[in-house]
Amino acid sequence: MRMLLIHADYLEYEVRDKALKNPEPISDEQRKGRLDEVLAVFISVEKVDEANPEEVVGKAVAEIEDVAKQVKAERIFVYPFAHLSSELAKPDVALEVLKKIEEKLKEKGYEVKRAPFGYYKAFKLSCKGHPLAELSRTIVPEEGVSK
Ligand SMILES: NCC(=O)N[C@H]1[C@@H](O)[C@H](n2cnc3c(N)ncnc32)O[C@@H]1CO
Repeated sequence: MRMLLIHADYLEYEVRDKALKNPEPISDEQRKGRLDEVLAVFISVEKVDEANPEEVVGKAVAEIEDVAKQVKAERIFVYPFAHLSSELAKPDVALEVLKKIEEKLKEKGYEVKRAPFGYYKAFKLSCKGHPLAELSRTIVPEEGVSK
């Protein structure tokens, strides 16, 4: 899994066209979204993650929470983003991983939004520009590490 984490004044998106034949079903309300004072997490779920999705969910949540605490962010935007890797996981696995990350972050008390999966989306992002405002993380399940 590849993550790009941006501490931002805001992130807002608007759904445009389908990017998959069967994108995630969404309500009219989900066609637009915005969070202010947010840690935006752009995530590419990778093929290697299919070996142990539960493990990568746990590791991703730990990494996201670590950064959120460092930048003092209480809101998190989970954003599916298929452009951080050339070895993408299958959509059904990726969606489940992203939903679990959202769920676990909510359980930890964060205000969380997740952008819809399987669509092209217009988005606006205002990066804060401080030294920890732009970070990336790579996560693999143990089995994914070359021996
Ligand atoms: N910017 C627009 C976009 O990325 N759209 C992507 C994601 O929303 C989602 N998607 C599909 N596979 C994955 C994956 N492995 N990881 C994350 N998202 C995925 O499906 C769209 C087409 O790839």
